[in-house]
Amino acid sequence: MIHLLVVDDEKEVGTFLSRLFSMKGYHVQVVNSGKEFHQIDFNQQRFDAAMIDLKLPDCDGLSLLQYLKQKQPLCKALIMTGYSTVKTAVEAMKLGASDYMEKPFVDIEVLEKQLDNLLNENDDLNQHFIHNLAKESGLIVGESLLIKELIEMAFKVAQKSVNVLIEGETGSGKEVLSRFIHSASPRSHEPFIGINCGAISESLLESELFGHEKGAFTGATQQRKGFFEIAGNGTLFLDEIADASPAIQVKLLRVLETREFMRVGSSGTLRTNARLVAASNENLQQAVEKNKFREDLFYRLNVVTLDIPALRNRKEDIPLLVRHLVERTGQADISFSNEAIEKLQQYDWPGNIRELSNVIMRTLTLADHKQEISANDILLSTNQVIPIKKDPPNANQSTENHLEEWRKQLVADFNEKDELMLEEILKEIKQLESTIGKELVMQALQKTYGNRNEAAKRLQISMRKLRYILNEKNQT
Ligand SMILES: Nc1ncnc2c1ncn2[C@@H]1O[C@H](COP(=O)(O)OP(=O)(O)OP(=O)(O)O)[C@@H](O)[C@H]1O
Repeated sequence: MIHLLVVDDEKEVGTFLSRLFSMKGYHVQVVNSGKEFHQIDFNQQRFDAAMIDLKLPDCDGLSLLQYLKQKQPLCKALIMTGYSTVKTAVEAMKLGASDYMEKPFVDIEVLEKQLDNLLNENDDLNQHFIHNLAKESGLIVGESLLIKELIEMAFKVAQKSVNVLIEGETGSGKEVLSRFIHSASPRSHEPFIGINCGAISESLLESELFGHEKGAFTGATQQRKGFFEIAGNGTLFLDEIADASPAIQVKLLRVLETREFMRVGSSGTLRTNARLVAASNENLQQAVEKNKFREDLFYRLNVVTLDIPALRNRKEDIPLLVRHLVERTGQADISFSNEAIEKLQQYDWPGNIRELSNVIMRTLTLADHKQEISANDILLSTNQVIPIKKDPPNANQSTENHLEEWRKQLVADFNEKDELMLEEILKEIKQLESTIGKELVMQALQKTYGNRNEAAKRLQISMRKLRYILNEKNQT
């Protein structure tokens, strides 16, 4: 028989839950205060599940939860909370609660199902399911306890409609985690839309987020839907939220408070049901203290905060990540020697998994189909040239800069020198061809995660030509 403990100071709630679950054949014990809770002899009485209200007159539900989990770790705890205490309920999940439910109970069937699911859940099976789902979203869970707990927490909050704030250093996996939250949520069949708030101007960001009417500004030749509209019932991922301007922050706050927004140039309001996941490299709490970020918006966004650990704090995950990153390039038959892995584990990874991914790609590219990568093949010392930030815009920019510098030099030579040294200019042109060629190949490899076939296809050149360009690189 299932033994259920209900802790709630509202007598009617206790009576209702007692009736509901007794009818299902459970043995239900109800207590109405912390004092009554502590009168239970937990050494004698075993509970399979407990439903605990967070707010009790004589104590805090969290402390009861901690006590119960310490005495009976296998007992599944379900937190009961009002809307205003959802954030604390999420904290409770970090302390061992399996789930939470909001009061007043709207749908009794959902409530019954939630408890049934908890009682029937097999922890091993569940973990297996979560890890597989994560892998499908491109997220390797790894061995470290820190990350395992984080992913399980992310999975649980994915089921709710609360806003999530993801914090972590650059390249630590904030975007992949947000995609996982979307895939694990009941919204997984709806769109996932991501936008980087730091990458575009304020006016463009406003129009991207909220859309615009025809004629709203110069160049607005057509009406356009914004991301809040396109996301519909799906997930909107706001990356680098700390970089959103004060004006955009006000507009976001309004949407979060009212769920309403207006297209630029329109006075009609539209409603959104999208779930917001925001991410930041910067500690948002500190940004609030520096008056760089609105406090009210911060509280709206961080109902749940997920902190992704830096790669240097989870080095035990490097072997699994390396395997995943190698497979991602389509070269699963290549392995890394133990010494090579050790070398990777000794490094501090300021650019986190993105930097690791770049190093792996670079190593595989230069090792040219070697079956086993040795420590010597890994070029960490050149990491200054490995772009840590998202590369495509930077890479394009670097090609443009190159061309521009070269053009300036050539014009200066034409104007300053009396005699034109054609031989030298032709040599420089050859040099430029090779530099730009290499840069474009490296960009294509970056975009295709090092997959040479795919890169050659995108550049519309043969594999032989691609190898030729890369081999030239080896010689320089
Ligand atoms: N747990 C993981 N498993 C596998 N790959 C990962 C994991 N975390 C991150 N990556 C890979 O690392 C790279 C960077 O990840 P992502 O873009 O999610 O980082 P980010 O924290 O959002 O970066 P930024 O701060 O620059 O926005 C991507 O190629 C991603 O696929």
